[in-house]
Amino acid sequence: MSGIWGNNLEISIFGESHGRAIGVTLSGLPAGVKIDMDEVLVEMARRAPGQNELTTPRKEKDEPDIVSGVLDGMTTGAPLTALIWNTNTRSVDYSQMKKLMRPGQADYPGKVRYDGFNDYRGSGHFSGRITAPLVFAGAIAQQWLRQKGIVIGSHIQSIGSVEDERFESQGAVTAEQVEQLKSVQLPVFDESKRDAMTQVILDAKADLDSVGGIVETFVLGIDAGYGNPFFDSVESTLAHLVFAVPATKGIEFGAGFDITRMRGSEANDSYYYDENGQIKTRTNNNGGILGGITYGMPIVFRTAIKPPASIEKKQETIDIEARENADLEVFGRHDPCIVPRVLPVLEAVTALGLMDLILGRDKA
Ligand SMILES: Cc1cc2nc3c(=O)[nH]c(=O)nc-3n(C[C@H](O)[C@H](O)[C@H](O)COP(=O)(O)O)c2cc1C
Ligand SMILES: C=C(O[C@@H]1CC(C(=O)O)=C[C@@H](OP(=O)(O)O)[C@H]1O)C(=O)O
Repeated sequence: MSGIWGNNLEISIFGESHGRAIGVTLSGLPAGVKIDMDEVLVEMARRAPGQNELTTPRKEKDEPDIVSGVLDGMTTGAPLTALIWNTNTRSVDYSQMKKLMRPGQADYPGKVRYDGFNDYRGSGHFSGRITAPLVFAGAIAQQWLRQKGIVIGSHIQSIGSVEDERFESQGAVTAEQVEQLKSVQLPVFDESKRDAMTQVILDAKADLDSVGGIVETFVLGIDAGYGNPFFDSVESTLAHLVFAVPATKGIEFGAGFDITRMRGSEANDSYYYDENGQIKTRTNNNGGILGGITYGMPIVFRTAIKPPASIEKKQETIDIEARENADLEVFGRHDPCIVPRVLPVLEAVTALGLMDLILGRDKA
């Protein structure tokens, strides 16, 4: 498995959902970064399981235990390692998963890839739980970025067919609005959509089913000139990390696939000087990135998140031990929708990707 990523900031994640602990080691963090643990814990709580009826009932505190790299609240410059203990595993839920392959889950390909030795309990290293260490690491990266005036936010673009307004239609979104969005479980620009989104999740759950959606992530305050083309363009870097997040099925930047229906005259983002002499563009169809490099407008992208695979509704599958067809109902503690818990994960990987690019700017 490849649990290591990064050119300038190296992130190494480890652990399994039902093992003793999961965690992360960050190497290449500059020394002297002040860590606000209260803020870290807020980010962890946004992602944590066991929040309410919209999430898996598995309850975990998700308090990172920092075992190296921090002294008196400041990074020392040595590798920073944090452990997150698994305290509420129920592996019996997975006893049939050794032979009954869940459709839509990693069971079958994981078994083939790791010659049957993969830890299938709680989906092992494939579990969405492995995003907890990413959120910890991303919270530190976000604190570093904020000192440079860079703020990352997100909202739910859609759940099922219920749509929020787009970032693009909001005018200037402020850092205060981002804080407000981070403070609620279903952050939307059009508050009237929250109840309908909640209902879509509850209806799917009542039907023993699950539902997906789209998250829109944006980066405010990023200057022009970041990104290391050819292969470490901003889009390649963010897409690489976003696709590492379990359940991601697509990503589009700016106007995304809709740009194909525009003519050049509409798609091009016209430049102008604002009243402070800053270079801006009238539209942001390119999502803040041209040639793989930022141009000083917000980075904007949307991520498609699939419905979780583990549902109680009866499905067809195979019994790989008996080598025969079988039916499957997945009982256990699962998210009826991943979207509400994935927002902080997408913000975290965005922060890690940008920090890596910014640290590497002068080297590349
Ligand atoms: C925060 C989070 C929570 C998740 N919760 C569940 C869950 O409860 N049940 C489930 O079947 N999949 C869940 N997933 C998705 C699976 O982990 C994922 O679908 C699986 O590992 C296969 O990966 P893939 O969908 O990217 O191909 C979750 C993912 C994330 C990021
Ligand atoms: C524990 C978390 O979410 C888990 C993600 C997950 C999956 O298949 O991805 C399946 C469930 O695992 P379990 O059956 O062990 O309860 C979720 O609860 C977490 O995100 O921290």
